[in-house]
Amino acid sequence: MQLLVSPSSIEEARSSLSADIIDVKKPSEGSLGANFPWIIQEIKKIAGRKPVSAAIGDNEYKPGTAALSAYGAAHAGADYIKVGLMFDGEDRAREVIEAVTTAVKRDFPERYVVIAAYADSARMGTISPFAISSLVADAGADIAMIDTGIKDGKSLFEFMDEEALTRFTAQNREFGLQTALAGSLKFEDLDALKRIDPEIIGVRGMVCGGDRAMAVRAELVEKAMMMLR
Ligand SMILES: O=C[C@H](O)COP(=O)(O)O
Repeated sequence: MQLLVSPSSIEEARSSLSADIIDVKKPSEGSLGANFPWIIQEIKKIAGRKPVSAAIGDNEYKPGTAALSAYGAAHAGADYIKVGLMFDGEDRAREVIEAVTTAVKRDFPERYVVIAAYADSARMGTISPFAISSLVADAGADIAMIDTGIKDGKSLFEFMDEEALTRFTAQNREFGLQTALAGSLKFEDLDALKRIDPEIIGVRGMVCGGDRAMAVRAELVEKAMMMLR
């Protein structure tokens, strides 16, 4: 299980370097808020051989806008391009997933396209995570992800229990996809996450000392890495 940590700045990225994947994000613009291309470029430089991920926003149903954002993130150097689906409807989700996957894979077939739905989809009226696996696989994207959409301190496990997350992970494997799980995860959740066994877990608040508005702390990233090994 790989640890993805989401810094919001170059300085925070330096504190995240012991993680497996450095995920560039702008938390002030949402759960999967997109940062500036030049920040992705700079973080890519300091990450060295570590893979860099870039969130491209909690997208509305706008396939062209999402595709251009995904294209921009890939050209800025992101190895993983992470796309949130903050709308409902499987046909519309299919269109956005195909658009972003094409935008990335035409020029960069080796890059990973990560499609995220939200654990708290019921309270937001957005697509259920269970509905995305087949769409992600059909489009040729790589990773199906769950995060929380509203960052009010409620964790992934308050919306989906271990059994549901295990089922989601198994469903993705059947489709040949990897799974990423995130959403106000805590150190105490790591044992359950190991049992669920997704390929990636994503954190920010946990390595900021519990408050995602604070800065990423290198010693907490190291602690998380130790606990996962
Ligand atoms: O991709 C992971 C997210 O940034 C998780 O953030 P969070 O742990 O603060 O919910």
